Amino acid sequence: MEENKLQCSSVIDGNFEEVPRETVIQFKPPLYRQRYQFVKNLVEQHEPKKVADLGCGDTSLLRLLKVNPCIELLVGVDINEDKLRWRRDTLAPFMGDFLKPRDLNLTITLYHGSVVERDSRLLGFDLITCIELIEHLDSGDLARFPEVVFGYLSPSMIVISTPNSEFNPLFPSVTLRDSDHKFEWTRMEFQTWALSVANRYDYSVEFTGVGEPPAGAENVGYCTQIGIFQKNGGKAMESCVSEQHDQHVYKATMGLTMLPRWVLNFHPQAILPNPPKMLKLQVFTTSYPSLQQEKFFKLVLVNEVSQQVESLRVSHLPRQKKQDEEWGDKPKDSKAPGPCFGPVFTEVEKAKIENSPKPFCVGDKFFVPLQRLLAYPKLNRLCANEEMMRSVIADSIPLSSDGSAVVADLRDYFDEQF
Ligand SMILES: C[S@@+](CC[C@H](N)C(=O)[O-])C[C@H]1O[C@@H](n2cnc3c(N)ncnc32)[C@H](O)[C@@H]1O
Ligand SMILES: [Mg+2]
Repeated sequence: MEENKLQCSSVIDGNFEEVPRETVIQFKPPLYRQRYQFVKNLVEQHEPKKVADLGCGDTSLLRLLKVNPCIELLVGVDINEDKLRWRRDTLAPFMGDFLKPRDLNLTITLYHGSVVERDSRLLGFDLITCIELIEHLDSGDLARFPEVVFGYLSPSMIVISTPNSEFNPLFPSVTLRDSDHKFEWTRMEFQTWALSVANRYDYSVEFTGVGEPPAGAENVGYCTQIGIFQKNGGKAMESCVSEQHDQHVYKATMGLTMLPRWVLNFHPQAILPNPPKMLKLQVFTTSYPSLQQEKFFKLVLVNEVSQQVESLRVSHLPRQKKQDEEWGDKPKDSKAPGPCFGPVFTEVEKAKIENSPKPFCVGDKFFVPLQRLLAYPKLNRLCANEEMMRSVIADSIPLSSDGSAVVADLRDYFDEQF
């Protein structure tokens, strides 16, 4: 954080608040990013599977969180449909997500509605975030908020951030930081409210914040105050969640979710046998490709096996070995990675590969035992055992008659060309 002398109005926390004064406090990174990063760190620490961001605005925080591998369901709720619509398409998977699918499924859904209305689709979450939301609620909605979020939705963890009004005198002309704010609380006010809510709904709460005050003004506390609420006794029992009656009040964010054009045009038929051209959905929702989905798992496994077999085959070519020796290189061991681009193995991994059945040639055919392939860490991570590997690749990659090895031609067309 640093103080700058500026002659014009400036931005305090990313909400373009006017500060018509010479001295302006600028946060680096900007305060809104510090808030998002705070949530991201919390997600990395606690690894929640289901996360909802209430008052998600233009979905910036969701965009940051979606790369987190632990999250399987990400939901955004806002009362402002235009904000939800604005950048929602950038939440959809892009080419890289198809080329390198996630380990776990991820669905992202946006709901249009008020956070103070009960909606059963938000039950059973691990984390609910309310970043710079509560100060936008009028007194009636603020009174309903704890009963809905803590009492009804009752997630394992809730994060609430709100301006700390004690910081405001550092921006002397600022009374409220945003014209839509219904209030801004001192630390005492926020903590009194938070402790009373936590006690009522059996949560514990810790207080922290982001946006350090400048030197000499430490007593005002963080610019943004944050409460982290954790449910006593941990996660809600699944049975409790399923006993709740369905109650859907959030409206659809009308529109169409499309798969990117390149998927429709270029994806192999084997992967998307009947590529959907357009999906009409009641709410905006998008699903990411993952290794939990059979077609993507198969794509990745077949690709990895093919690459490994090819690398081993090239290492076996007598001409290649001879050339390497002539050029003074050590003869290539079939297990060894390429000098520049291959993976780097630990000693344990090297030993595992070395001790596995070796590739061999019969005539002009090159055989790589599946057990050998399974010794490579990448393939081992994908496949539990030989049987599984065989069943997934059998209709895509030639196998030996007993199914225990991949078979390839020792020489291919390109070997003769170059
Ligand atoms: C200051 S913005 C914060 C946006 C986002 N959380 C962020 O940190 O960038 C407050 C958001 O709360 C939304 N909001 C206000 N009242 C709401 C309500 N009752 N239900 C849902 N969203 C609400 C507003 O539309 C707005 O997008
Ligand atoms: Mg605000």
